[in-house]
Amino acid sequence: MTPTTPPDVAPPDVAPPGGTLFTDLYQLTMMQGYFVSGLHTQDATFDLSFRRAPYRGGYAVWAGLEPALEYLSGLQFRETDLAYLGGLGVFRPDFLAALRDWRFTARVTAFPEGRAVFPHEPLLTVSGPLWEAQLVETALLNILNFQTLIATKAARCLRAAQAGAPGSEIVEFGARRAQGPDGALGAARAAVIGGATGTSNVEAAARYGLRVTGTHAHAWVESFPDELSAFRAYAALYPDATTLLLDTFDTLRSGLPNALTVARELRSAGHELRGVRLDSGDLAYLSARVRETLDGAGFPDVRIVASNDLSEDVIESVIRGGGRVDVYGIGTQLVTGGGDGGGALGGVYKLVALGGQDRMKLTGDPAKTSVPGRKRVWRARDGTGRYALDVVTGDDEAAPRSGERVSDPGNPLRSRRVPDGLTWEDPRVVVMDAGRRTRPPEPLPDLQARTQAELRRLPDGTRRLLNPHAYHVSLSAALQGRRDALIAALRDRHGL
Ligand SMILES: Nc1ncnc2c1ncn2[C@@H]1O[C@H](COP(=O)(O)OP(=O)(O)OP(=O)(O)O)[C@@H](O)[C@H]1O
Ligand SMILES: O=P(O)(O)OC[C@H]1O[C@H](OP(=O)(O)OP(=O)(O)O)[C@H](O)[C@@H]1O
Ligand SMILES: O=C(O)c1cccnc1
Repeated sequence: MTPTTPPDVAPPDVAPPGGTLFTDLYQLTMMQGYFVSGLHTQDATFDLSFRRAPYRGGYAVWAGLEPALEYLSGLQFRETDLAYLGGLGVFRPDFLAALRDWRFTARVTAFPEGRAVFPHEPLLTVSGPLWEAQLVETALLNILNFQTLIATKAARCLRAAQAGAPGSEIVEFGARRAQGPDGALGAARAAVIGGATGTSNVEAAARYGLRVTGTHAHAWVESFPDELSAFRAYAALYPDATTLLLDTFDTLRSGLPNALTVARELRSAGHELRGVRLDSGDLAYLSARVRETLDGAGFPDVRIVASNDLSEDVIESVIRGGGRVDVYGIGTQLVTGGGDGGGALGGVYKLVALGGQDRMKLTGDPAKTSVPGRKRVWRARDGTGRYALDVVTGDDEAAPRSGERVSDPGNPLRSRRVPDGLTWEDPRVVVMDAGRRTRPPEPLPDLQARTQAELRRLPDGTRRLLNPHAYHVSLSAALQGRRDALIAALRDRHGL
């Protein structure tokens, strides 16, 4: 085989990920087409939504808005970007010249980060010149799909953990297993929004102001002549912050007795062992035995950390099996959004209005038929403060009235009446106007607190991990009417 040599050209000076080139080629070829045909400045509206909650769950935790706004702010084509695009031989000089002055000037309306969101509702809406709103599809979906997937996973793991003991915590340990450095950073941020109380990823913690946390690895123990000297050396260095990993040789026969020796030595020197970590075997059985032994020896405050391929399902099983874990360190499954119904969130970004007229995509699959028009979301709480249903309406409609008929967006044949006694809010806010942010970034602890408050407002059945009750998102009668009319008109026009 002839070895291929790389072409003798310097790699293009592309902007760091997240600039105008972080898009699919077809966005740019369409932009050029809009420009050539004079459509580019038409007022367009695109809605971002998903059709199924991740992990076969009943809800998602909306995350990634702040990085999405950071991406949109100041977005522009640099000279090097234009030179690269020019070199592709696809783009006309007048289009490239127009890109030089291109700026993102649209309006963005969205749910605040940390709110509970559901299938079929517009989570984020971009309204502005068609070519602007088109370009940003790829990056917006990339950021919001991923962070929402991970924040939801964290919320599910925390729910499983706290079903055992309300004070239990989850922490994010996944940098080594994430989809690249960028995936690790975004996942750490999203995990904290979803409920993780810390991350082992130092760069993520420094960037986002997260609590950084950790124990030690097997390598530490293996680097000493024996386990007890390794434990003693760590405790001597970090007398008030030591968590000892018990399973390098044998959790119950070696790790635990050695940790107890060190705990006693620390106490006699005026310190307390902070914790122990279990990283293999049956975590239910081992954590119960370790708790019993620590309590019996007078160390009820030493915390038990568990790790090893954890997920919400394993956590549930550990608790069902009588486990006594205080902190769950979760890696792979959390940062990759792993598990049944995970892997990726299938959020989509659809054109719903152009030049003041409704637009939609027709398809044979009713679940994939988009909902046209500029919209509003109305969210109702019942008398107990729990969320009862969301209704998507036209953007000029008032809150639904009790008794009004609303329909299922995935199946218009199914409809229901709005119950009595609900209070309504319009949860979305304008987060960007004329391409400028309307408010400062929200601190991550606030987003984490918002998520927990949101989850408390979900009906119990919706929050359930397995086979949850589907939360009702409906379309108002007026919006359904507009959709039906447009479907009829499109069928007529296309002879369908
Ligand atoms: N009580 C439990 N219920 C359900 N799953 C558990 C429980 N305890 C541990 N697990 C899971 O079972 C698996 C343990 O696997 P296994 O015993 O093969 O590995 P291990 O003993 O940890 O060895 P190693 O990680 O070193 O390969 C892990 O995925 C862990 O999360
Ligand atoms: O949720 P997880 O993906 O398991 O991430 C956390 C794991 O990462 C570390 O060990 P590592 O997996 O690198 O090695 P080990 O399996 O030999 O402990 C740690 O000891 C945990 O077990
Ligand atoms: O600090 C830890 O215990 C840790 C960090 C990353 C991965 N596994 C464990």
